[in-house]
Amino acid sequence: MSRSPPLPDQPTLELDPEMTDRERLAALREHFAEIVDVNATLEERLGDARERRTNLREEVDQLERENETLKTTSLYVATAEELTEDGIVIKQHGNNQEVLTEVSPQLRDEIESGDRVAVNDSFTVQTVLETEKDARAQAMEVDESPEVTYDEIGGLHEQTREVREAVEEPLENPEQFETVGIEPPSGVLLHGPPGTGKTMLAKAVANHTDATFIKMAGSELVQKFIGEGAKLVRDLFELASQREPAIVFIDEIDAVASKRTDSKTSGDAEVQRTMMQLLSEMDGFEERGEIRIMAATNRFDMLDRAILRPGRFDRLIEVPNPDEEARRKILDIHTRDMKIADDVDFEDLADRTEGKSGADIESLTTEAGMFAIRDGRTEVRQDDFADALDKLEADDDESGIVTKGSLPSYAY
Ligand SMILES: Nc1ncnc2c1ncn2[C@@H]1O[C@H](COP(=O)(O)OP(=O)(O)OP(=O)(O)O)[C@@H](O)[C@H]1O
Repeated sequence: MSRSPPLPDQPTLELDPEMTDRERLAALREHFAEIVDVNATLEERLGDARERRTNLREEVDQLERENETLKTTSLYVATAEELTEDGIVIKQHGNNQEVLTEVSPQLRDEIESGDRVAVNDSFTVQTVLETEKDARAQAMEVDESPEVTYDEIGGLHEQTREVREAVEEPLENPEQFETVGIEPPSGVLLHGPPGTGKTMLAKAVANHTDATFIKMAGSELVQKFIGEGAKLVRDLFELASQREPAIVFIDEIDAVASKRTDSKTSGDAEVQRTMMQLLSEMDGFEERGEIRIMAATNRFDMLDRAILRPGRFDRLIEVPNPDEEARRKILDIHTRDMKIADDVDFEDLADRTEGKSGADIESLTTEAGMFAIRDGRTEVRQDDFADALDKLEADDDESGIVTKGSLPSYAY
């Protein structure tokens, strides 16, 4: 910054007592002119200083904004591989790039090799993350032998047949596909309204084939750190290959595989990366042996069609709300262990629960039991079911749930 020139000297006035009046007047006029000059120079300088202050203020504002942006920019997740005298060797999740990087002395004391860390664009370690086991445990549910059996599923006969054919057969009789010379379906996508038995179907097939059931919720895959979702997908498939035969079940797959939106936020980019990882795991699937992949969604209309291509989720099975006969069966299944009074008319209840899901019917039976308990009884009567039905309807109205044919066919 250039230095400002020195301020002009203050004009001085010297009046000689010998001066005539005319000379005095001339000297005063000259002095006045000098003062006006100095004043003009000072005002000009003040104007410059004010302008400089405004510019500096703008510069400060701009720097503050940049600082804020830097603070909120997404960080990348990496594993600290080795602590050396020159810094820390980290391996970035997502691209597996190894980098020797810096870390502040305070953070360095906290890091042990193997820890997960978050790094910025220049790979400087910003923070140490919680242990990976927690993130994995939170996101994945592993069940060595789920207890659900096919006969606990009401209705869904055609869907059960299709799932068995697409998932069970390739696990149990892979040679029959080889003999015929066809590839079994890569992935099975169950789509339909919430609570219709999609998860049950996947669990039942895992039970029947003695496969480990590994469930991951799509919403858990959408992590806040860059590279984390993709890493969880890799972990999911790695875990499955350690536990084969295994059924990988990705619930709410729409969370990671929605149609591309126009917004370009870093969150969207991260979801895209996670989906790409999922697609690449599925594309390299032939070598995987005894792992079958299933997914579920209640937003089929939102799915990115890329995940439905051959070799990916290429078997689509719709799981709708139960029809009357299925509702009757679901009522039977969920009242098996209850003491039911003679006056209970299941035909009537099946008729009155049109538009309800299997999960709704399960709640209905539990609620009816609660009404009986409140009344000091152990036997459940028709009135209890009627009260439970009223309560469910009221709850639905409160939560704004729309039932029975009032939604467009693609949205559940
Ligand atoms: N067809 C059915 N037969 C028997 N019970 C059912 C049926 N459908 C749902 N249920 C009951 O509802 C519960 C929830 O079902 P499930 O989790 O399989 O639904 P979902 O379709 O996977 O739901 P979401 O889309 O919300 O994940 C089940 O544990 C079961 O008790």
